[in-house]
Amino acid sequence: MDPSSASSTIPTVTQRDQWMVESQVFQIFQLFSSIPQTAQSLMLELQRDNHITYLTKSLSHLPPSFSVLDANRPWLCYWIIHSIALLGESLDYQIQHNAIDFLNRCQDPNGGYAGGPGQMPHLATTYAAVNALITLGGQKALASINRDKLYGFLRRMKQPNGGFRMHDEGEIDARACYTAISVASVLNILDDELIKNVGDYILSCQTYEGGIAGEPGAEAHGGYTFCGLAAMVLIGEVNRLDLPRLVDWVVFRQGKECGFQGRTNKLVDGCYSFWQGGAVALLQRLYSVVEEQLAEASQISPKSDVAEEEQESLYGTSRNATCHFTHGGTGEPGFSDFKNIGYNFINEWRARDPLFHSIALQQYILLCSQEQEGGLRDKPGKRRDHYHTCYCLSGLSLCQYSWSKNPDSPPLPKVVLGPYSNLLEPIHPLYNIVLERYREAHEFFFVES
Ligand SMILES: CC(C)=CCC/C(C)=C/CC/C(C)=C/COP(=O)(O)OP(=O)(O)O
Ligand SMILES: [Zn+2]
Repeated sequence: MDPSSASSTIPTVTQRDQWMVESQVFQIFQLFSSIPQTAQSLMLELQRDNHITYLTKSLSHLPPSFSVLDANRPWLCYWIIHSIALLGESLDYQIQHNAIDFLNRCQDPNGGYAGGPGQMPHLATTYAAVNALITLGGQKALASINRDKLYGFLRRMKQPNGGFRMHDEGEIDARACYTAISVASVLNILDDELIKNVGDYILSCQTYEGGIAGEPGAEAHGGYTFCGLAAMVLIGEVNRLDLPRLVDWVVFRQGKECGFQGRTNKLVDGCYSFWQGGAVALLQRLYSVVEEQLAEASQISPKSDVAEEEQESLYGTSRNATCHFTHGGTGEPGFSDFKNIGYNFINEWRARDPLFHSIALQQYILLCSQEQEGGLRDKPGKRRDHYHTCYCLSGLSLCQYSWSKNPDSPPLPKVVLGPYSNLLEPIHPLYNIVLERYREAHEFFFVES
């Protein structure tokens, strides 16, 4: 699926499709369990060098302007540059220079980034370009982002119902809310005007299943669930969602193939290692709010040992619907500083045990999604691509750090499947940016400017 074009099709998965995928995956697992341990270690090895070769080759040959991928080039930049950063590799100076220059040519004179030079600015490619530039890092890349104009573009996309349009006259959905709020948050241009009624819009997308849909009345989907949940965290209104129901929906999307599916009755796919895995990673850190909601529902006092005040400052409180941290509900200015939510979220790491099977997911990614020659894919039988490489690696990183209580302490070897050399760089789960690059950008946009 392509995140820049977003209509949800009616599920067409048959029992036969499901059996085919299951049997392919189980054959791989069976082969794996029948071979000696040394051969198993080889099968579980992350083919780091081959992934780097696949990715760097593609970056130096971005599709020319007539290509069908024309409107996707900032995405390609992000998927590739982020994957390389996850793998702990740095880019050649000339390639970095070319990428900054290309993204700058995609920047619209009135703000935002388009899919290619001279095209119409779009929220999805704006998110991709901003994340790519932050990942490239350094003064030249960060200073190339025209934040004043970008703010104007975000305001132009803002809708009275609280949502955002993807582009002028474009669709309004949960993806647009996330991409707008994510870039505003990371660039320190988030304000009450942008936040206004976003929470109401996203709340109206949470479905009876518990997951979040692209728009009100549609089907819950992993991609939109990540977007809706992350946006709600970033605006300080996550407590307004029905979190226990959300946890319930997302954890049941991890199937017997060990990977995640995007929605009920659909096939497992490596990219949901991030979209669903990311949502579970966020929920893991929000668990005290989940417990609070559960306790409220059953009138039992919460089990959480986290100080109540600390919780309120980050996530609001679920005890009243228009709590002091809820923007848009009361119209009162928030007491808490929503601008620092992204930063505090990562620093106040108090992880519970993961809410999903992180070793099983690593097994799916390494054995079923990984191509030995480099690149990662949706599932066995599919071809590698940059989108799946990016989101499989992002999901793998989330798994590896899912047991860590502290973002700066390396994971124990037993939670990293395969050799310890498989370890990737940690990411900021709200933005999907490598943590170290996020920190540099935070310093640049919050401290220095
Ligand atoms: C930041 C950003 C732009 C996020 C995008 C989020 C995202 C992945 C949304 C999903 C969109 C969608 C309609 C998928 C269904 O595809 P499908 O029917 O091909 O796949 P499925 O069978 O797995 O549901
Ligand atoms: Zn996919």
